[in-house]
Amino acid sequence: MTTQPVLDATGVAKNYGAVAALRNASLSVLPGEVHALMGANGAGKSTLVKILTGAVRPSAGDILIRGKPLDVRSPAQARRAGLVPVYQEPALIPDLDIVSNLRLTRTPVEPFRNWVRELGVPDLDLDDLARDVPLAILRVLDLARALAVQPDVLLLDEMTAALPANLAERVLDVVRRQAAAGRSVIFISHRFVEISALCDRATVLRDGETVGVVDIEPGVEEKIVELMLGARVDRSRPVSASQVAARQPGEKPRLSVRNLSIGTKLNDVSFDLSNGEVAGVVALEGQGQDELFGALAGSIRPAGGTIEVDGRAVRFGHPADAIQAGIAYVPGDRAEALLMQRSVRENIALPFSARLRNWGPIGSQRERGAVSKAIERLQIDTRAQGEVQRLSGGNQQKVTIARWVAADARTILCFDPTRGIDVGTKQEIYKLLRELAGQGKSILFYTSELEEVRRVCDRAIVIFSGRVVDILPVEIADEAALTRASYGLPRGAAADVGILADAAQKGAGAP
Ligand SMILES: Nc1ncnc2c1ncn2[C@@H]1O[C@H](COP(=O)(O)OP(=O)(O)OP(=O)(O)O)[C@@H](O)[C@H]1O
Repeated sequence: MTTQPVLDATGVAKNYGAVAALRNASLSVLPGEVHALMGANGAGKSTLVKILTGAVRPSAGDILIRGKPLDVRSPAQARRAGLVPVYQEPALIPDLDIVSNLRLTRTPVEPFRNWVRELGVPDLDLDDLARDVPLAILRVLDLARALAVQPDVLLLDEMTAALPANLAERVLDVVRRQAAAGRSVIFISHRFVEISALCDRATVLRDGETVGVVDIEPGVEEKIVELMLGARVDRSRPVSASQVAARQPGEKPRLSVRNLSIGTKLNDVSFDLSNGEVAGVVALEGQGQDELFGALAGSIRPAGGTIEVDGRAVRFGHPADAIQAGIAYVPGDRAEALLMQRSVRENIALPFSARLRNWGPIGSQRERGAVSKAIERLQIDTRAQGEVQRLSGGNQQKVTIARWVAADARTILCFDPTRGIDVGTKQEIYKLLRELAGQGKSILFYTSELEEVRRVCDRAIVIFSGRVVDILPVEIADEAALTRASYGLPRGAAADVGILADAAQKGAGAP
């Protein structure tokens, strides 16, 4: 006897004017299954999730829930049918406190609180405004809110993308337990390690169409990449990090940070960043990395310490000061970085306009050329380029990176730049960062995906509890070493205590 799918969608299509976000998508999910939904940026994954959960009306298609047709007209209706999403962007209303946000969606408070604790956030204050909560924690709150109503099918759209290793692990554990209890989870992620550790099957979308359904077993990754990228296969050549060219005698570091302190968040942080270097910053959630990047980008004023650029002390009172010193910032939260109602081109050209005020006009032909080159280089899907808010999440992320590539900044601060980027484009971004370093630019690169350190960086600066606890050369910066260091353990220490050993092993990619 075959088991009846809990959800069975066929022939789903969605047009936005001339843009076909989905053309012919199907998805069938069994009870107790963790089912991956995969596809390159812009393939239509988020659109399908929004249709299944009543946020977007499809142009065509049939949806069966436990064998019965359902015309999903609203989020409330989807919820009654047992389908509950966590969307790619935080869903809490920023100007409301958390408890009011819960009331709005009639979420039971106690189960929510229990899930928040379970997910690794022990000290949440429900009276905090959502806007004051860091992005990673907001994602956890969105998940807790969904779990609190006990969904039959939980739809997670890049739930782990903004999460550091410790929180991501908790999410994976919770998903496993949902499945063990007979509930189903649809799991969107660009991280193969998670897919192979968690999922039973994967449905692959390409250009709005389901192009395959595969069982997750060893070696299936290649097949999935082929299905995802189709003719676009730019075989994922690993990019190996090269060492920084030796500093010329007398050459000052591009950026020199000494004894930087910010309240209780950052303490006595010192490091140099050379010309032509990519330095990785590795940290678990909330260890001071946000504050470090904020200070270097001119949005947070440090309480103590110094920052030097090319040997000259600087004090940034405003992000424009950092930009003027040649420091560009790619924030992890793209909503913060982008003018959502403006076009792709305007968003990429933004730093040029900022320069206009300071240094006089810039030839618009040069500007147009630089913008076009950045669009091409980052393979930005420009079908909906009139307004950035209509791009898929991954393509929005690419716009933030393209902006600083086009502006030709000498130092780039990247905060989790590959969040939500598909495997093919990730390779392109790694190559690009190495090329920029080859041209003498310096890059500070925070990543929540530890394997990226080996692919891109020359060194890893590990921060724990607001302090730099280790600086590892790339040769020894494997995932286990980075995980150990980011828990504050000394180099070479045997990670033999319960969760740490476990975390280190999982960080190394073991299931
Ligand atoms: N409101 C809209 N108006 C116009 N086009 C849209 C709109 N929303 C989505 N699209 C387009 O639909 C396509 C699919 O987008 P979708 O967000 O579903 O992709 P995705 O697979 O989730 O991508 P990613 O991995 O980048 O999140 C994209 O080309 C996008 O530009």
